Amino acid sequence: MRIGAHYLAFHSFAEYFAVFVSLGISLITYYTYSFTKNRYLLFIGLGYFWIAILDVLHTQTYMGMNIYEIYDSNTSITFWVFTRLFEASILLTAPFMRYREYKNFNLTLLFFIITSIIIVVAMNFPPEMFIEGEGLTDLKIGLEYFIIFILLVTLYFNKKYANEFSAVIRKAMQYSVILTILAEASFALYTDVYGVMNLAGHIFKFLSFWILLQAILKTSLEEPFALMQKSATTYNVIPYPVIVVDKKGTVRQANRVALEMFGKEESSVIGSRNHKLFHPKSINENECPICKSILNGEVLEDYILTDKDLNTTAQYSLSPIKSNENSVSGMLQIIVDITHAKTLETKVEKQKEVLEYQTNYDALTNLPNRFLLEDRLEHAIQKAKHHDEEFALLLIDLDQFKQINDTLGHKIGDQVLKIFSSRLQNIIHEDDTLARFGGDEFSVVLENVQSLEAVYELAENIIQGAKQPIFIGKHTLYISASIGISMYPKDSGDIHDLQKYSDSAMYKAKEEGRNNFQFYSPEMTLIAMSKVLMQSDLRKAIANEEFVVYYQPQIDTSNDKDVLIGLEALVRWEHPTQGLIPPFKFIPLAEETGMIVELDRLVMKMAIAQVAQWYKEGLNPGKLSLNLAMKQLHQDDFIQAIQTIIDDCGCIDKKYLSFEITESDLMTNPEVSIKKLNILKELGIEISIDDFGTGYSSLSYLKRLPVSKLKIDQSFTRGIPGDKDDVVLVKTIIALAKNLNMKVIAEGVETKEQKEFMYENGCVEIQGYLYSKPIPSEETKKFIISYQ
Ligand SMILES: Nc1nc2c(ncn2[C@@H]2O[C@H](COP(=O)(O)O[C@H]3[C@@H](O)[C@H](n4cnc5c(=O)[nH]c(N)nc54)O[C@@H]3COP(=O)(O)O)[C@@H](O)[C@H]2O)c(=O)[nH]1
Repeated sequence: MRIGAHYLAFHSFAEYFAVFVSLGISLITYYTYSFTKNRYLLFIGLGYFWIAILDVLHTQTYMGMNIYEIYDSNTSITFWVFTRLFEASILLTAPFMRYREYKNFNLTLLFFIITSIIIVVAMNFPPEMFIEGEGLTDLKIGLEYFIIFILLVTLYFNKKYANEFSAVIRKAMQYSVILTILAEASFALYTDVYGVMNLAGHIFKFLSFWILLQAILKTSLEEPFALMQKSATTYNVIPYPVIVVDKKGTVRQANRVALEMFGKEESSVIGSRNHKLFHPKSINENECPICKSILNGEVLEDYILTDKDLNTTAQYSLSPIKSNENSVSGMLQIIVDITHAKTLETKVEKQKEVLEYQTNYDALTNLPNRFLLEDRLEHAIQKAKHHDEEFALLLIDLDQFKQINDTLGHKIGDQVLKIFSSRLQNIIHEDDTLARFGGDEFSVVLENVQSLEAVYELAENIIQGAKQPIFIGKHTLYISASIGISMYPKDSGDIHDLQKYSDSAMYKAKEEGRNNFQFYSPEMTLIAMSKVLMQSDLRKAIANEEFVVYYQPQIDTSNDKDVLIGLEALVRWEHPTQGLIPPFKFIPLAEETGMIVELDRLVMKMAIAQVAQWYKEGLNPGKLSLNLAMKQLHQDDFIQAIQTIIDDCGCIDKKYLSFEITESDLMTNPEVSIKKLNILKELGIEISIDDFGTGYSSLSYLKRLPVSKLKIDQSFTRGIPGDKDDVVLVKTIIALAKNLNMKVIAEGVETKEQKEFMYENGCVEIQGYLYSKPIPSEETKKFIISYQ
């Protein structure tokens, strides 16, 4: 069989078909590499690109098929043989390149060089491959067999590494190589260009290329597309919304659930901005954590986003989609709609709150109940321990409340409890705890108790509050309360004991005839009662001026003869029933209640009047020392009040007045004291520090205070001369006074030894029983006369 006249047409078709297939192989492998990542196919693809070029050159140098003048059968055959040799080499080395990290550029360069060498050799030095009339040369036949040999080796390696390739590639490559061997064998054996062997050779070559193209199309395009289609379906059946965005935040994909969740059409979503579509308007894109994650290509885990407009809450997880190891091409967002779970959580939270409230609060009065009270008591104990404070626990029980319930019904009873509880709320302070114990029992925790009177006052207020008539509809009801009080830490440091004790005190109050309060410890009831009684007595006493002033002389011992230099005014209360009450029993109470201001003004008035009188009589009592309470000094009208007293009692020079202020009082707020005392000093009144050594004076303040005398506290004098510590202390105070340029006076001097010690150490001013106790004015007058 001969193809004769149509050979050129057939040859052109066969060769150009091979060229197109080769180009197809190279283009497909190159452009699908980004997702196939198949370096084996990429290698073959690159090789077939250059094979296509060489095959074009082979065709173009074939006589009768050439476009240019250059044609020569040896050139054309040389192109052919070397192209096939190149092709066989590519097929042989391809299995070894499957994992090799070769550089595309280097490979392209290598193939370019090989191609160029083939071109140079074929065009310029074509070896003799065909002799007109004789046929193929031995060289040509030898090279063809060599190519067959390479292809046989290729078959071996393809088989050896068969497991490394997909079934399609594996089979296609083997078939393709076998067909190429057959093609080469045909081209080695043919003698006549138009003969059947040449025809068969081209058909085998055609088939070998075609099979290779098929395999590449299947693995590089069909399979990935099928996979993509499959994953697209899978992606749509994912029960969570999934949205893919590119790195600029434009939506590229959104699955069915995502579209349903946001109520959007796919056409309106794809290509639009993710932030605009899916995030609340209130969030600025620059501050949106999801958008930041997209922009930075960073993982974002379990970010909760609540959209108030849509009433939805969703949990977002974002992970980068990488096109290769280093560059992020977009982000995959998996969204879990947790709106329902959130609503449930909120409901459970609310129910928990309600339950918690019901556990801790009384439903009728909304007051803390027994449980919460115990908790508050626990806190009160911790706080009191920490700050070294006291607190009181009051248990309040309404008297004969049962009768109201029995006669008027529980509804009225409930209203009475509510009214009483709001009265209690008005009576107690914000910081105190009021609780309903159940039934008609209430409890109050009064924290940081400063004085027993404060507890007394609160209990008394509650008793009075309970007694006020209650108006409910047409009923006017009268109730009363019995209160039991226990004190922390005096009675106990344990909550349950404190509760037990306030309970038993409350029963005692019931036994005592109801409508009263009792402390758990009976003495405390007595102390509290007597203090409160004294408080009201003291108020009356100040109003009735039931006080006398005693005077205690102050002596200067610096000369041979002792000289009277002053008198300290010391008040006594002439109680109508209890007789003369000493100041230590009522001065602290007067200070606590603020009555000291009025009391001291009264003493000042009486003492200044008396001393002025003595001066008028020509006597010289020296300076009058008045005790000045801090509260007095801080009264706005204090200076004016002194002036008025002085003016009222006639003339007494202010230089005859001295104020004694205790060290501890002065150091409480020295800055304010300095200002006020300076005014007194400017008036010519002397200031001395009383009870010096018992407070904690700051030396810097001592220097700044306008004080001219220190009074050594009698507690130090008492230890003189026996107690070494007192000796050191007294000496130090005297030295300090000298260094500060102040006078010094010792009080509480009872013995000659004490007086001598003081004298020897430089303290010449003395006050004490050694000379005189505080004495009434008549006796004082005699004392003054005896010292004139
Ligand atoms: N704010 C006011 N305080 C006043 C007033 N009157 C008195 N007081 C203060 O009351 C405290 C007790 O005073 P009193 O019972 O009068 O005792 C004074 C002296 O009797 C006592 N003293 C003096 N010498 C001796 C002694 O040798 N032995 C001894 N056992 N006691 C002695 O010292 C008290 C004087 O103290 P002081 O004032 O510190 O100089 C007392 O703190 C008074 O200050 C008043 O009108 N207003």
